Amino acid sequence: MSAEAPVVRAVNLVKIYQTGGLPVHAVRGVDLTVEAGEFVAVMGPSGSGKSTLIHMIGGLDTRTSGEIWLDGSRADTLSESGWAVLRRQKIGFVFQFFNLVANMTVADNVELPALLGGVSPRQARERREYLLGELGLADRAGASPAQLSGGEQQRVALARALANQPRLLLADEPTGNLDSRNTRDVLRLLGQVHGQGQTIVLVTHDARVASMADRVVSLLDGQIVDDGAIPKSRRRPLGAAGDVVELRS
Ligand SMILES: Nc1ncnc2c1ncn2[C@@H]1O[C@H](COP(=O)(O)OP(=O)(O)OP(=O)(O)O)[C@@H](O)[C@H]1O
Repeated sequence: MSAEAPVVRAVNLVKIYQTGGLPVHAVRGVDLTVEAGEFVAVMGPSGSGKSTLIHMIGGLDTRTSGEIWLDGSRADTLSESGWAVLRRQKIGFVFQFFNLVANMTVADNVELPALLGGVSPRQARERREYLLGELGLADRAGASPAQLSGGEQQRVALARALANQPRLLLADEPTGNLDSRNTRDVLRLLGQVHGQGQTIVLVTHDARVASMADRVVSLLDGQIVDDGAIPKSRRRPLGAAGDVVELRS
């Protein structure tokens, strides 16, 4: 593993689902490289393969063919347990379904990945306090997930994904269920961690969220049809005050 290796390198990645009748070609030969510290937005119409792509990059779905390299090491050939270790060490996920542990408090849900990653209890608590504070959830730390709204659960899931300061954050529509104020909190936090060097790959339908990224990758029918850097002058600051109004327009 070298310091210069990209955080993500997908080579000719293919996913074909075999569900009973006809095969579904969800991802058709994607080549994607994400350098350390980059913030990449993945866009495209519904069914274009965005979720399948990031699930494969995170080892949550198997590839049909192609290669996945994470941080300079081949990952697609790992066993399930190998992927589990890699994820715990290097990857934070935010899904459309939040998968919070129902019988644990919000605080424990957020601290768990950091503790599993070997962080001291004090550091895990400080990180949790920072993340929940930034997301407007400081007063919900003692609640259980069932006592939270969908939007609150979504923000807890983001805090949990960032608890371990993962090398790579993979996020599938992290602002999808949120109102404008909570969207702004999420984007501000993403801006902060991106500023600290966090690598982010984020699926979004919202062009304004995507315009905050360094680069937008557009998928259509399982293929990359556009992959372009956003010039710094056209990039919107993450979580800027104007987003509240504009995200609703
Ligand atoms: N588990 C599965 N079994 C069979 N087909 C699947 C499965 N998951 C996804 N697909 C199909 O693969 C294609 C790509 O789906 P995917 O969820 O990756 O698209 P997406 O771009 O993320 O869509 P959306 O924006 O609606 O979330 C679609 O045709 C979808 O129906």
